[in-house]
Amino acid sequence: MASVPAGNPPDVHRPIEDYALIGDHQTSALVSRDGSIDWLCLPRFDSAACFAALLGDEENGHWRIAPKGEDGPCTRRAYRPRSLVLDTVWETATGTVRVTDLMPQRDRCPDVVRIVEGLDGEVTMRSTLRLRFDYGSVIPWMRRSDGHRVAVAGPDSMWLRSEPEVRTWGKDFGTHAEFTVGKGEKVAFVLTWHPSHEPRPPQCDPHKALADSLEDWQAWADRCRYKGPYADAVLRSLITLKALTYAPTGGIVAAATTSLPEEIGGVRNWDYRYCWLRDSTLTLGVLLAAGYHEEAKAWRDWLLRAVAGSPGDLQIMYGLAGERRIPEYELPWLPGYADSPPVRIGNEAVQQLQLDVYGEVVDSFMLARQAGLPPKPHAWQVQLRLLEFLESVWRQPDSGLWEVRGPRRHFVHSKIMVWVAADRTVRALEADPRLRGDINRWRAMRDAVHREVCERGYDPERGTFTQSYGSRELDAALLLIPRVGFLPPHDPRVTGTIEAVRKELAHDGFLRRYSTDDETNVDGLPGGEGAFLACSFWLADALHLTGRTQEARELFERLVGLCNDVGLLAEEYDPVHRRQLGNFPQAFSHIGLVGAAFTLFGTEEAG
Ligand SMILES: OC[C@H]1O[C@H](O[C@H]2O[C@H](CO)[C@@H](O)[C@H](O)[C@H]2O)[C@H](O)[C@@H](O)[C@@H]1O
Repeated sequence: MASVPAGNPPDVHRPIEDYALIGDHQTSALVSRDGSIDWLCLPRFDSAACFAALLGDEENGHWRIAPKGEDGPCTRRAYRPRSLVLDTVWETATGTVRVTDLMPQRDRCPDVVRIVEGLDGEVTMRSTLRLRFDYGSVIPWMRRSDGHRVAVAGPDSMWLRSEPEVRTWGKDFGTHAEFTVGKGEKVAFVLTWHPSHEPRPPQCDPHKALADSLEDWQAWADRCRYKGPYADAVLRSLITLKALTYAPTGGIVAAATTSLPEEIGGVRNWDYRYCWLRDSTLTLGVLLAAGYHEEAKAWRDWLLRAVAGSPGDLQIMYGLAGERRIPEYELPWLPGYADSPPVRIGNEAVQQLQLDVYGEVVDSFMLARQAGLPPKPHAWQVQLRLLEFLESVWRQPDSGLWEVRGPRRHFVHSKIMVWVAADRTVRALEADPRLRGDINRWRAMRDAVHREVCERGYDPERGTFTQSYGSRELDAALLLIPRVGFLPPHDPRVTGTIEAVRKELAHDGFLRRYSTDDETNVDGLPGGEGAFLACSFWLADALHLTGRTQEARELFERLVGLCNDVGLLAEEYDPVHRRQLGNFPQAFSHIGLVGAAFTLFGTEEAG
């Protein structure tokens, strides 16, 4: 099996699963088990990073607070219940200390708050801050102002503020501090970004910020409607999806990072800090299922703004505010996570034709209507324009949902999602006589697509749908056939496909999305990748829908077991080295977890 990573990965970076996420609904940071913030982009998710050690080393920017002399990981860590506030605890020879990390809800400027508290005995702590703007490449000038530290370089400025008794000093292009905390004593740091041409940012009260943040998150978590088994894992996934949402516009990023590799040492490293229509519509589905209508409405409105214009100009992804240009380029000065270059910014897939996206968007309009979101008068007009465009292009090959960089093909999943777009339009017209549209036209399109897929996308000899017309390759996305209603779950063509996909793409029970073997090279990329977590959740889903409930539950449990200690999942998993791979945390994986939980347990135990 060529595509599962082989050999020993170089052990130069902290494992991806060593990180926890904090964020302020506009950007986020990754905090390692040893107390170091190694990734932070400011002021937005897709801005340049000021801490990029994740993709290089400490000289590319990081901020570590930990007991002096302790180089290793903490003793334990956890999020405060139902929140995105992280506690990291060290038990040392002299005492126990906790560092609480958060990014408060943004007022004017983004802040990172770190509160150190002595829990027992006395512990001497060390803070080492290395600010490097523009993805780890620019060392700012540092100066003192009223006892605080100010960093400036080009458009960026940062203020480091702490209690007056904490002495900071500069050395080797870093800002250092050392202090001792006894039981019950607290020392707080606040790092604030602001545009360098603007006046100094307001000072945030770290202790109030902590209390407010806990209250906000817990109030949000209380609205969760899921009450079934694995409720903690489901809630953590929903919190993560909320944290990946850019509050000012409602856009949802696919992940918090760029270029975490899908194979250690490989080149499958992509920038996920943008809004994919596919990933976001699927997020909308699980948010609605869990009762989060406000977020779903914000995203639906974002979508309607983003897609405005000619339907032929619809993109498969946009920037956080709906920006259309996301040029892809590499950062040669960063060696990449565990020496996996290149580090890429932007994403060339923005220019691809991916037919499935139309189906996902139209399906999300239906979900929104069914959930009773206040209707947007022009949403139906947008839907009809999209359908008209799709009618003119659906017979063309495309790049598929996996965004292959090889030649376009007639991907079966793409055509199935074209069927979804036509089907949902027919169903809307049937259900609501106030909607205007040519129902016969969309019925004819729906039936034509169905016929063609069943004729050209199904291999009767092997009893399975195939990845593309006439191909022998399979694709885990075919598992979605019963979920979207293209065929009923017990149709032999569906059960045959599930079996075939499982046989060919399973590794250690988890699923690869397709084969990356050299002979086929469908995606046009060298090397392989790990098991794709969203697809593995789809397998649990498909097993359940076809009546194999026990197997579905066992697989779901194993998948939940892959979450790191704070409940987070990357895009992929390497079953050989038992580690997470790819961008982190990834919405797709968490959508898979929540979606499968609703499918497996929603009707019986969920509230
Ligand atoms: O495999 C090549 C492609 O990989 C990335 O796409 C993947 O991530 C997207 C965001 O989560 C997801 O929507 C897509 O289905 C995945 O295949 C990458 O972003 C692409 O540029 C790349 O061609």
